[in-house]
Amino acid sequence: MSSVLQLKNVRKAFAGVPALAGIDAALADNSYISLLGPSGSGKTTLLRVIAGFEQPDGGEILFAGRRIDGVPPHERGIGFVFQNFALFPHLSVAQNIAFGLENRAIDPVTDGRIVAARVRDMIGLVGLSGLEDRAITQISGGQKQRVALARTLVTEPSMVLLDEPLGALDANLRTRMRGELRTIRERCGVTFLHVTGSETEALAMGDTVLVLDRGRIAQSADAGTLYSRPASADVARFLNCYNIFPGEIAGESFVSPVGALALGGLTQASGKPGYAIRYDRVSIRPRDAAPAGDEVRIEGSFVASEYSGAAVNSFFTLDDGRVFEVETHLSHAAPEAYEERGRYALVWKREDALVFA
Ligand SMILES: Nc1ncnc2c1ncn2[C@@H]1O[C@H](COP(=O)(O)OP(=O)(O)OP(=O)(O)O)[C@@H](O)[C@H]1O
Repeated sequence: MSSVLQLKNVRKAFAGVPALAGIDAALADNSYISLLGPSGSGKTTLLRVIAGFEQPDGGEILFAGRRIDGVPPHERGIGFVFQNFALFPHLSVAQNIAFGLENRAIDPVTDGRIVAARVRDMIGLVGLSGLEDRAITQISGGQKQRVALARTLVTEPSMVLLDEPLGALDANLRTRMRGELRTIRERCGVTFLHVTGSETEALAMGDTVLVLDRGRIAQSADAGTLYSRPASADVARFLNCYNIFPGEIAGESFVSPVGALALGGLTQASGKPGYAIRYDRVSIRPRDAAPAGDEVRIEGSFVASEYSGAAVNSFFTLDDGRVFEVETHLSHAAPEAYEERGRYALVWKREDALVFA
């Protein structure tokens, strides 16, 4: 697959503090890419550098094979959708969308009939038919999001940057708009680079997920690979579905604050030792149940359970005070009631753990 955007060792510091510490990435043409990272990891800075609102200190940015660092934002052919939508409140839905086309830097469209036809098509594409003449103040948050997207897409960019595009919407609408955004993107064949701090959003939406950590790409992978094979303990932590232990490998065990955990699965080099076990790989058993030979067992005190749809998440405190989480899918087992502060065995297969060295 060819790439629409290439970043080569892109760097940016603010007052000597690096926000982007050498970014290398190639973004595939016609794809949905999520950019995930904790607060302060450099997501917005990277988007602003790609858009041209911020100049990098070094490195190269190639868009459709052409160097664009130094090219003004409006001449890059890259669209930007802001979290707060940035719509014109005094213009109607159709006028907001037309604005983008009539005022684009390259090849603005001045023929009213062509503008009207393109706006009509775009309104259909984003599902706003019937609302053309509404004022921006008279539409919902989700509809504003669609207008913002349509206003960008009508200019026919080869790529659209979206900074937390669902951040201003409530939880239900957020989930619904995920599917909408993917469908709209597929229909127009443009690459979307979507910044989010939500691991569920990043995994649900991206064909590829780029994980940013302290100004560096920590991993670039499809959602399935990222979920089952995070490249480091830090990436596993951002995914919010792994229990992580610090410590180090000694012989056949990983020595952690809760004891020696027998090794048996994959050990990956990552530069920083860690031991990770996914929430849904752990079984909760009575304290006196003996583990099988290929299992790892620790003990914890039950704190609480939380239902989330078809799964139950149970929380335990371990002997060093850390919280340990277990996810049980209700399709696998009937929900069990655990005794508050009761001691339980928490057991998993050795080979299910990811060990980082
Ligand atoms: N204009 C600026 N001046 C000084 N420091 C900045 C500026 N913009 C960003 N930074 C710093 O650069 C780092 C990366 O910031 P950035 O906004 O890119 O992170 P982010 O991943 O988008 O975070 P969030 O999810 O909280 O929006 C942070 O340490 C931030 O404080």
